[in-house]
Parts: sequence; C-alpha cells; structure tokens
Amino acid sequence: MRGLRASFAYAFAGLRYAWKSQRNFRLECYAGAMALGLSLWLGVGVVEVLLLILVVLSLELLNTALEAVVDLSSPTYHPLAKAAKDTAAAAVLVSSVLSATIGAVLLLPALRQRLGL
Ligand SMILES: Nc1ncnc2c1ncn2[C@@H]1O[C@H](COP(=O)(O)OP(=O)(O)OP(=O)(O)O)[C@@H](O)[C@H]1O
Repeated sequence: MRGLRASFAYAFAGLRYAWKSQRNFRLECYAGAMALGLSLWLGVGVVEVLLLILVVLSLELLNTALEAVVDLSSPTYHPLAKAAKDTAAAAVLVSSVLSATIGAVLLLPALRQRLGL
C-alpha cells in the first residue's frame, strides 16, 4: 500500500514538473479546459472530449520525459538527439490535430444549433 502511495506521489511530481517547466503543457491544459467547458455547456460529447484531452496530455508528458532523457544523455548536438526530440514533438502534434478534428466534428453541429446559425 505504501508502494502504491509512493507511485502516485512520483506521478504527481511528474505532473508538477510538466506544469512548471512546459509552456505547451499549460497551453494544452487551458485549451482542454475550454473544450470541456464548451462540451458541458452544449451537453454533447463530454466523455469523448475528456478522453481526447487526456490523450494529448499523456503524449505531452511522454514528450517531456523524452526531452529530459535526451538532454541528460546528449547535452551537445547530435543528429539522433534531434531526431528523438523532433519525432516526439511530432507525436504531440499529430494527436493534437486528431483531437481538434474529432472535437470539432463532435461539438460544431451542436454549437451551430445553439447559436441558431
Ligand atoms: N542535443 C541536441 N542535439 C540536436 N538537436 C537538438 C538537441 N537538443 C535540442 N535539439 C533541437 O532543438 C529543438 C528544440 O529543442 P529544445 O530542447 O530547445 O526544446 P524542447 O525542449 O525540445 O521543446 P520545448 O521548447 O517544447 O520544451 C529540438 O526539437 C531539436 O530539433
């Protein structure tokens, strides 16, 4: 039980680190909160929007972890360090585009109806 509590504490320490050090992570949290607020207001796709937000945030956390490992193992320029960081950033980009697209498909019709457009 103590091990489980420690594991949660380490995970929350990771969340705190990402929040403090990663501007993109904070922006994604704000964007996610706005999307969630919109879906709650419309009464549409709340669970789906929450899952999409968690997918993007999970990948951003993995990207942050990978950046730390790369900085530790390759403090000077190396093409493989560049490939690792750029590819991890691309994973975040792909998941963000996917989430924004699915979110728009879910929410836009209800938003149009709500606004009478
Ligand atoms: N050790 C390295 N070797 C080669 N290229 C690197 C190295 N470190 C960073 N880069 C290149 O510079 C880019 C920006 O890296 P930098 O560490 O400044 O930001 P980041 O931590 O990857 O991203 P963010 O600003 O979102 O935290 C990387 O995507 C990569 O292309």
